[in-house]
Amino acid sequence: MTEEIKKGLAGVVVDTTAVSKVVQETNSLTYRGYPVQELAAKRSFEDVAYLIWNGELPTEAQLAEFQERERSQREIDDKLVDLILGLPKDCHPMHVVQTAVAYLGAVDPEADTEGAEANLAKAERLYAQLPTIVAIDHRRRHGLDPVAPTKDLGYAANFFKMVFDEVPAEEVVRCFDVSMILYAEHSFNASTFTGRVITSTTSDLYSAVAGAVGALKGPLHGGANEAVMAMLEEVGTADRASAWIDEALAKKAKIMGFGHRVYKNGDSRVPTMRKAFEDMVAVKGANDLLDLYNTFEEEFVGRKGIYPNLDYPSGPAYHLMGFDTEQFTPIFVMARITGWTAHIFEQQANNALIRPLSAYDGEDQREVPDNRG
Ligand SMILES: CC(=O)SCCNC(=O)CCNC(=O)[C@H](O)C(C)(C)COP(=O)(O)OP(=O)(O)OC[C@H]1O[C@@H](n2cnc3c(N)ncnc32)[C@H](O)[C@@H]1OP(=O)(O)O
Ligand SMILES: O=C([O-])CC(=O)C(=O)O
Repeated sequence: MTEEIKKGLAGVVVDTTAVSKVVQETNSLTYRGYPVQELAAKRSFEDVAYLIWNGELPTEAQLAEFQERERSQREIDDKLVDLILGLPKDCHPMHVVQTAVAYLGAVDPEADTEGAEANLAKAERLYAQLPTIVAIDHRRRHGLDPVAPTKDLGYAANFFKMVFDEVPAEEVVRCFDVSMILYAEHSFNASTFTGRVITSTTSDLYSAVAGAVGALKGPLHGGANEAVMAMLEEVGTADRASAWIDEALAKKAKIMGFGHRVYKNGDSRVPTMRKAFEDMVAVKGANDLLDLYNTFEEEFVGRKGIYPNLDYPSGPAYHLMGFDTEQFTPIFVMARITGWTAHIFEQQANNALIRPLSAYDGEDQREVPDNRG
């Protein structure tokens, strides 16, 4: 029998979802029906998190209640702080995040409790606590003590405060918030699908999220925002971009931050994130980096006709915000926890075990020899 192999599940429609719609033909993206660019222009990440989980934008009162729940759950327990502080200083921050998520599952007596309400509570707690985890990890890598969360600051401002012990200018906080909105959700991407596969076995939400973190770490997926910055730093200056690209392409290297499985004519989120990056350039006076960014893009698109994805502008934007390069993908986790868990809820509500088939191309059946020889 010859089966048609759909390598990488490319083009395969696996299930339905009401969380977001990625339209290949028009390069557009909506969350629960709202265009992501409009959400980025008019709303905060907190509004968008609420929308992704509840299907509708919050009223003032609903938002206030939601924010209060997030603010009151930011603290993590001392044992988790000690666990993070005890990890090797040079381990990847995504391993720290994954370890912390697994820990939170281990200590939650409700980890295996089923039901929409119990699972939404777990998701909201992860959303509230991931920034604290990422910030403590940043500070320990710099030999600094943790900064406790501040209840009277919004989500984004509090994160900056916990990382840098100060809140930057409003424009910087806003650029960060925009990036969180754009990173929040993207249909059946590899990490979300990983979360859905794990959920399909009726495993718990923490296990699904820990698996999704692992999938996001890879440079072909979320790890690309980190890889973009490393690449731009290696290229160094705009005048070196052309030769660098030629050399990389001659080695058949993938150029980080370009290309996408779904969008073939440009990622719907890039114009908005590019604008946020330009705003950061204006704040920091980093025109050399903008010059390199533009030249590199022009040279690469000119050669290959492959366009930037969201990780191309977000990497250098996070750099200008002052974050360590290795911290970029954990920041992606802080946003994507909303989308992942919304998909986990959908999978739980209408489950079928995800278990595809394979076409065997190994040895024909043979007899086990009597001796080792
Ligand atoms: C938030 C996100 O996760 S967005 C994605 C972030 N990832 C990256 O930026 C990593 C770099 N990009 C890539 O590796 C790819 O574009 C992917 C993995 C994102 C998408 O890959 P696919 O849909 O499988 O596309 P595929 O790999 O089949 O590419 C088609 C062709 O374009 C080429 N191509 C695609 N992206 C790139 C790239 N970034 N650099 C060089 N060539 C590329 C491939 O080599 C392939 O060429 P070929 O037909 O001559 O073999
Ligand atoms: O959709 C994808 O394959 C990757 C992506 O852009 C995302 O997860 O945001």
